[in-house]
Amino acid sequence: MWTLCIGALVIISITHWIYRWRNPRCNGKLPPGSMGLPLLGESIQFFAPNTSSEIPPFVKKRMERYGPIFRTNLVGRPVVISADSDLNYYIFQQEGRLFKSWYPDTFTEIFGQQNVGSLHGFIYKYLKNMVLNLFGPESLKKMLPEVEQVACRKLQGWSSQSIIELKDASASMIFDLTAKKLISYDQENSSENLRESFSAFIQGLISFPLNLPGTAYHKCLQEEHEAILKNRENNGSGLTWKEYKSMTYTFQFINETVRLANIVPGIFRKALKDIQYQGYTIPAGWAIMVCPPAVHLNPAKYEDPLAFNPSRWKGMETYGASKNFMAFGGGMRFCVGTEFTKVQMAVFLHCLVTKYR
Ligand code: HEM
Repeated sequence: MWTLCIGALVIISITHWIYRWRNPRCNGKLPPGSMGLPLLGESIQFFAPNTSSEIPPFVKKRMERYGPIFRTNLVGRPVVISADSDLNYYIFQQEGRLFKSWYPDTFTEIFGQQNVGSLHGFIYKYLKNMVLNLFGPESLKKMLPEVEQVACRKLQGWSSQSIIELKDASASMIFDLTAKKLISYDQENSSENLRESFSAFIQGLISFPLNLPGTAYHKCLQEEHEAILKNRENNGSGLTWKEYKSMTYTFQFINETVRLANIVPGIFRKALKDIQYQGYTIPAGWAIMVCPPAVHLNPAKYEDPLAFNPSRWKGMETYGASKNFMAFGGGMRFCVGTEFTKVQMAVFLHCLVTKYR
């Protein structure tokens, strides 16, 4: 009899627990979606590798079924995924009030407990100011000749090779440009492991194949950069900040590359309070994943979104974030490396199109 009672109790508890897993408590209406299997949630589907340069299949399928805001469960955490540009914008604007930057433990394990995305308050401000000092406009102006030197040296090295593995080459160039500044890399004393891990990380991010030569845009770029050389006021050979800032086509090219490359698949936040949005409630404590690729590749926002068409940026060069462009995040946590990234890409293109065919 007792065994029967205990068995029934266990079954009731498990059923209740599964019911609660599928229907989490909420003071309102949760966004639509599925919480997946108990414990696992939908983690397996989410992390399934894919080679598509489209909106990640996990997100695309659910957007079609539930709309741009849906709920799921990843690695045991309830998460709302947003492909809605208005909600994304709201989330960025409400940093520290309704939402706060939060990244899963797996992320913190890779980037360390003290990574800037997981820090708040005084230490966050201190670290952010430190990075801003290193990569703000005044430092970048001084850094310009060094970036040009590295880009030209790398290109020269590659030009003597018959085949270049683009991922290796880019990773090694980014390492040389960034590592010394960012992680005090000292070639003499640091282990090769650091270079290897960094390269592996960068290679994982680079996925978008660009076919520059032969495109209509190649010609525009070439003309823009050759004009810079022709109109050069100073006699020195280095690129100046004024020249860098004058590169209209180059910035369109860079924006389009960053829009399509989508190297940041998700930006994470945690709800600090119950959030009401469009009739849905996001419960306090839930994670929210802003999904930039879902906005950048949305045909309602960008015509023929998979086409590499830099001229779509004509007259609307974005230097910051906008509702439809969030490759570098937005709001208070907007990427402090944005300008540094653009400097690297612009200078690299400058060396490439003025020195090589
Ligand atoms: C193509 C290259 C890059 C992309 C796409 C990118 C993207 C992003 C994004 C989306 C965020 C926002 C994260 C969030 O809101 O949680 C961010 C933040 C950040 N990025 Fe970048 N980034 C790039 C390069 C860099 C570089 C080169 C640096 C270093 C100089 C850098 C430093 C930072 C820092 C320190 C933050 C944190 C800012 C904060 O929390 O206030 N990024 N980045």
